Amino acid sequence: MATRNRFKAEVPMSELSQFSSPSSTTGSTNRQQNAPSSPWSPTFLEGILLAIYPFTLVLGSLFSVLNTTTRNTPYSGDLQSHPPNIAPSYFALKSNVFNVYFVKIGWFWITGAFFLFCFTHSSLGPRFIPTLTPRRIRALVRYTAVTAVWCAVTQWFFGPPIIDRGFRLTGGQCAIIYSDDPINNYKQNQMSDTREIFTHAACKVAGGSWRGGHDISGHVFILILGSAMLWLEILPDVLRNGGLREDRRIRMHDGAVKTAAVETHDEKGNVHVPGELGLGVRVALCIAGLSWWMLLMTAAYFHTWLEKFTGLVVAFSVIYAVYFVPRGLPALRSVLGMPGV
Ligand SMILES: CCCCCCCCCCCCCCCC(=O)SCCNC(=O)CCNC(=O)[C@H](O)C(C)(C)COP(=O)(O)O
Ligand SMILES: Nc1ncnc2c1ncn2[C@@H]1O[C@H](COP(=O)(O)O)[C@@H](OP(=O)(O)O)[C@H]1O
Repeated sequence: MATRNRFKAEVPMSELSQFSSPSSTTGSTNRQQNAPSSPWSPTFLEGILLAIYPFTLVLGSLFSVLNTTTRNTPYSGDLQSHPPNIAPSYFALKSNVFNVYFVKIGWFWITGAFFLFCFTHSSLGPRFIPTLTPRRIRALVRYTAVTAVWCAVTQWFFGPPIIDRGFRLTGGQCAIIYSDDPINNYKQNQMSDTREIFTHAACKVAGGSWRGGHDISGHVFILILGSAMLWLEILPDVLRNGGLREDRRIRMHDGAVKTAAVETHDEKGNVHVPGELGLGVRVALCIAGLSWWMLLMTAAYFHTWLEKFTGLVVAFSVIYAVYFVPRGLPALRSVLGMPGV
């Protein structure tokens, strides 16, 4: 096992085609057919990988309509969930353990998995030694770019995060929910002028409800963004499939469009194919798998179709900007690089 972990195979370019076709074993002819001709398009295999996300949202949303128990359980727009006392499933509770300890601190787990992979997988540098190789630096730059957008969308964007700004811009505001207790109501009025509350978090603290606007699903956004980043970082380094490596198209400085093979093979024409999984990849696969499950649960029990759809669109836009746009823009590629290159 230890031998396998240290092994790094070199496969000549001429032999690579047998590993490379996503849908057949007949080598380079089919590989060319499945490869996109434009640097702006994902490969066939990347397309399939990314299609899992909208498919999951549709699956979960259909479940909520077709499952009799879920369909017949009242849904509260104010809570953005089914009332907890009549929740149709454990996973329909906001207090479920995976929500509280996984999604609510989701970027912590994604970050941990990313760093573990980055510093323990031999394709990026010496294992368990924190030296900064060019591949590690480019991976960290991509992580920083994605993290900056995650932060702007969900945490802080020169004030309220983009999700909360979007909610206010579409007519939403914080509405105080009054109870039967007049003293409590008086205190709530004293505590806050709700028109001055611009974030969802502050609204909850003031005992209010975020009402009226379009609330992009933060859960859908973070679960897709984090797990897609892990997939796109890790798979090109551990799978030999050309659909994730050599079949990717890139535009060169002279405008010519070539396959990523021009950057993945060395001066002898060999491609270094990693021969290990390792702890980092295993942990990342667990995090990405759990993210998929929680995405399905969010789709089944929370939010409207439109709010889930906009969460998907925002997450996909970030993924496209960081992982696909550099293929067509050499200057950006020299900063962000490409996974597996
Ligand atoms: C040589 C060996 C090296 C080994 C390297 C291992 C290194 C591990 C390092 C681990 C460091 C982790 C540092 C993480 C820093 C963080 O990101 S902490 C942030 C945690 N916070 C979150 O994740 C918040 C996530 N939540 C949200 O974005 C939103 O709450 C929401 C879920 C999108 C929606 O919120 P609602 O309130 O439900 O609307
Ligand atoms: N899979 C899931 N499990 C539990 N709660 C979820 C969930 N998906 C969304 N929610 C809850 O639904 C609300 C809206 O989520 P979001 O906008 O982040 O997608 C949040 O409630 P709270 O903010 O009251 O915790 C969130 O915790």
